[in-house]
Amino acid sequence: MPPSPALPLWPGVPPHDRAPADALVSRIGGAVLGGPSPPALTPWLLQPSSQPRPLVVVMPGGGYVRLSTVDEGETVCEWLNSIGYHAAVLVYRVLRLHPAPLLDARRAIQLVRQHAHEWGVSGVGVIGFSAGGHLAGHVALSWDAALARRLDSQMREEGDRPASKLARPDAALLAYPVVSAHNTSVVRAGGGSWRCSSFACIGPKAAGRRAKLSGRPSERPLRHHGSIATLLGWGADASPLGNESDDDSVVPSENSEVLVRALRARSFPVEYHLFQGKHLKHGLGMASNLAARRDVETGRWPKLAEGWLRRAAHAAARLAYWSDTYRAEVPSPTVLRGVLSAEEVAACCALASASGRRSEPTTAWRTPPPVCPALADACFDVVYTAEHVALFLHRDGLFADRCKHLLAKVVRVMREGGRVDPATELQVRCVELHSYSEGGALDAPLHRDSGSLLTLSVQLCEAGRFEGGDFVTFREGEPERHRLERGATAAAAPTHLRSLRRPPESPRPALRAAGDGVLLSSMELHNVTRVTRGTRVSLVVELWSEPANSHDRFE
Ligand SMILES: O=C(O)CCC(=O)C(=O)O
Ligand SMILES: [Fe+2]
Repeated sequence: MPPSPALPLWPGVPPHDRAPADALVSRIGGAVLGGPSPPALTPWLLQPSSQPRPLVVVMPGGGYVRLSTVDEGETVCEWLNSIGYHAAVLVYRVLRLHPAPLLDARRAIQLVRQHAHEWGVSGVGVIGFSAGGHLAGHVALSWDAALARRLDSQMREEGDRPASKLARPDAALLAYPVVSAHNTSVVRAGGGSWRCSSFACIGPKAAGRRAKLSGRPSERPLRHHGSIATLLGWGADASPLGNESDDDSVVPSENSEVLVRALRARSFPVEYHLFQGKHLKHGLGMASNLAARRDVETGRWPKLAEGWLRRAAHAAARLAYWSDTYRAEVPSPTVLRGVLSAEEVAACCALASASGRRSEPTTAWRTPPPVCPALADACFDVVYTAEHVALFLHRDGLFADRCKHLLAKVVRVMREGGRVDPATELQVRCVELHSYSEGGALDAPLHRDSGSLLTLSVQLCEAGRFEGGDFVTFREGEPERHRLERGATAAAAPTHLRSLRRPPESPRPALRAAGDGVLLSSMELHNVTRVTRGTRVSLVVELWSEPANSHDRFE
């Protein structure tokens, strides 16, 4: 689609619009390039379709003195449209001191999120080239920079709607990015015998992860906290870029390598490709010039990027609902062994029996359907189907009252497993006991625990009490069964995390009691497969950022 009219980013004068001193401008060559254009976003939207799609904000390069808006802007949008994504070119401020461009990038993402419904946008990615790669990395890794937050909150007070939107992208693709602002060669004019081009893709779980700034940014030189490398915790004097004085290179691929090493060291999901070929040069863009196209190796990058974007978009869709208040790494669904001891399992079951509840018409159904004879003895508040019922143990503070220590332990385990930032307040939304008799299942393709942040499902059944009834999550659309070993003994099962996705290290001994759990982001789609024999009982705990709940799950 041809582009829509450009949207100005700011209602009036942009914040932090300070230009560098003339001496610096002439040194970096800006004087001959004229003043910067006002910051704006030009959307390239696909025809509205029934399915919302991700939008990728394109950040052209140009050494922060100019913008390569055709080769690293419009052409990229055309390509993104051709592979099924909305796109938008960002004109960010150049010849302006940090953090002006960063604020522009944040604002662009907020504007996209503000128009998400109208434009049919499901998530926001960024792709940046060279200096634009620096900016894309910066906005992905420093989204909660104190300054930006302060500006957002000021603007929110003034009733500015975009400022209330999340400013971090869901994923970032950096093409031959500048990583260190220490590197003075980044502002030198290019040319020479450039032979490499590098690409780093930061996955949706990394984008937005809180970057660690060491020391107060205000006390540091501008170029220091303008470095992505610094955001990842390097000190000013320990710039990891080695050979920066190579006259032939504009942005050495070492920039990407350094970034990728740092991201990997911190377990960020990241993919990296380094291309080498005789037609490669800095500013490759879509590799659409003839010489580059003849270079088979180079021409592969858009295909690789397409595959990565598809994977990132899928993962981002699952995270799209995550609240800004949850500042933690979202865990993959993870099996926690022996969350509850045999005694604790028994305590939960005893509390459930003592509660003696039966479904009340105010819950899921006005008139609850009949319950199958196999569940005749079960206590419940909700009847989902004749073979699946649930009891609210959190109701009226029952569980918090009677099982105080147990609840505190479960919350601690969930926070640790979910790597929740200690400053983030989370409360218990529900503690539910679910019973599934033969034929019972949670079979709802779009089921997720909307509104909650972390969900834990602990198995309360002893070995051999049932078959089927696996807890299932989905990876790239494929169901993944979490085979909880039916009953780890309390003694044999250390409370350590073990991701299901790793192959089992060794066969486990025969186990007797119960208490293994699956911890997941509540926005992760999940189901329970049909129980084929016996009764499955689980304890489901959800944490959210609202006050602790002592009512129904459905109010
Ligand atoms: O029974 C379970 O393990 C899961 C139940 C569940 O996902 C829910 O009630 O939202
Ligand atoms: Fe659920």
